[in-house]
Amino acid sequence: MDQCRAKLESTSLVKLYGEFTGTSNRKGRCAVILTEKDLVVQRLTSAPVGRNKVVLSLKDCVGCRAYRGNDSADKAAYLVAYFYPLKRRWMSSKVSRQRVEQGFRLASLQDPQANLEEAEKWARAVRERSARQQFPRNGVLMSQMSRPCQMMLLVNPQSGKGQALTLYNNHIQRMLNEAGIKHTLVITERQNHAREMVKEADLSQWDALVIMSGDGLLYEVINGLLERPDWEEAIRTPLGILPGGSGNALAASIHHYSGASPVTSEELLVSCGFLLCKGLVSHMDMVSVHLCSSPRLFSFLSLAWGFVADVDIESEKYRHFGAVRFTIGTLVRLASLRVYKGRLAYLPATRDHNSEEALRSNTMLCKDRVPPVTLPAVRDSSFHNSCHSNNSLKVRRVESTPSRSVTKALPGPHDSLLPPLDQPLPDDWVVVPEEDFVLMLAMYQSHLAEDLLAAPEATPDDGVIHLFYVRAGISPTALLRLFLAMEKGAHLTTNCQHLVYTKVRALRLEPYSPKGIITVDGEVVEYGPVQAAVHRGLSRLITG
Ligand SMILES: Nc1ncnc2c1ncn2[C@@H]1O[C@H](COP(=O)(O)OP(=O)(O)OP(=O)(O)O)[C@@H](O)[C@H]1O
Repeated sequence: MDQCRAKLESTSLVKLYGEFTGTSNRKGRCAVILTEKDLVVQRLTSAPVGRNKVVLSLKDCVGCRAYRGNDSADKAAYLVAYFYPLKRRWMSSKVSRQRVEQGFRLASLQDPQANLEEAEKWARAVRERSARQQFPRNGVLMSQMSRPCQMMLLVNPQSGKGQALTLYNNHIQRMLNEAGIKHTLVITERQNHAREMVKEADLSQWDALVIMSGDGLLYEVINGLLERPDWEEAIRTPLGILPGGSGNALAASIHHYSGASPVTSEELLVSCGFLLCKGLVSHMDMVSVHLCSSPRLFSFLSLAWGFVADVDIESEKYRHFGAVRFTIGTLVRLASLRVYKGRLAYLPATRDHNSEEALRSNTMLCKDRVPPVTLPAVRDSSFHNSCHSNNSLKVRRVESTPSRSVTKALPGPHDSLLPPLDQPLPDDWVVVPEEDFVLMLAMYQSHLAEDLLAAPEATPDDGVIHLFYVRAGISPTALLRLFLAMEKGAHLTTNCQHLVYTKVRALRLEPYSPKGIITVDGEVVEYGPVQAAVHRGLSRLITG
């Protein structure tokens, strides 16, 4: 055993060393070492070392605590650490986060208080080191929520298959307790309940607002925040999302940004719960949406018209099937594929625009209550990346007056890119030559649903709208092939001549037919002319 200790301590990486017993088996002793990055547990037996050694990465640790047992005659103190490492599922090549609890009994001293102090020293050291394990995203540093923190957790009990509260009880409550995160549970009672609540709330009480539902509840919360007179401060409150709906697009996007391989359902929930506990905060783009007669809206996910919007809304009736509702809806709509007529125009994203926006966002950060975040460098060499090779030759430009402001008097940020909806577009906009479409989809996060990686290049704060449209003439089989490829984000490499993809900063759509469906973040909005513009990094998102 001394040999083992000497071997373990020989490395300068060791921060703490102790010999404890397990919590259930008091005879089984183990050597425990804490390094800057790992907790190493070595069972002290005569068996070969490899088989008795567990190395747990502190990156996977959400919390650690020390406590005294219930038995007052017991002089020992206890130490327990909670990990959610990525593990391969049994008989599967897929990996997902799975809970591992490591508990130890410390009883080397006669004085119970001294044992507790020793256990607390360990718990603090584990927590501090696990908090130091940052996850850089594409070389970007994110800020971390300070502890202790207080979250408002809004749960929509009707979301998805109506299981959100059960999922909260089975997973999230325990995870947040393990991470030492205090939260107040708010169960939403009706539509717009969350919107009204955040509009009136004293936000100084909350370090984060977390939504456990589909994307619709977050849409309400964001719009509630941006309707406040203090919207500029309010929208900087970090927002979190836990998947409780059937689409869960933002939750799937957050999981994707963390670099982990795709998961769905409860595995996605555990992953998002883990990322929430780690509490890394990055910026998230917001898109302002102007409709004919409704007030301006804010969107964090998507704007859809045509096939995608129809499937989203028509598949509501299959809600009890969960995420499969979109597959059923897609097949039903494919059987009666429609053409949607309208005029689409956009302001292309350019490298210059992006750099300008990055500068503006960085300046804005100086006022933040979270520490500064470095925005990503512009990575793309070309922002106009059409899948249809002739597209750039066919675009025509509109002759018009220069851009005029549209929203100075409204709460929320000023829309400098958009003229009033009934006014002509500025001449740096591009009008799409086609007027017959099967779908138009504007995305600002990577996922359209748990299993649809619609915009593989998207990041939460890239400052661009990823615009897709499919021209009329595509066969139902080819469209189905596109959606199947989208499950892996491979639709852009299918060489489909009807699909066009381009990065834009603003867009305008004028549907010609008198009736139809337009969705914003999966919610139906007023049908008719619509225009939208991106506001880079306006909000804060707890991500990974
Ligand atoms: N208790 C409630 N009863 C009915 N509706 C509610 C309740 N709480 C919230 N809502 C409303 O339900 C709507 C749908 O919520 P959300 O999109 O979050 O879940 P979902 O529709 O189940 O998700 P998905 O679109 O992924 O299926 C929101 O507009 C929200 O305002």
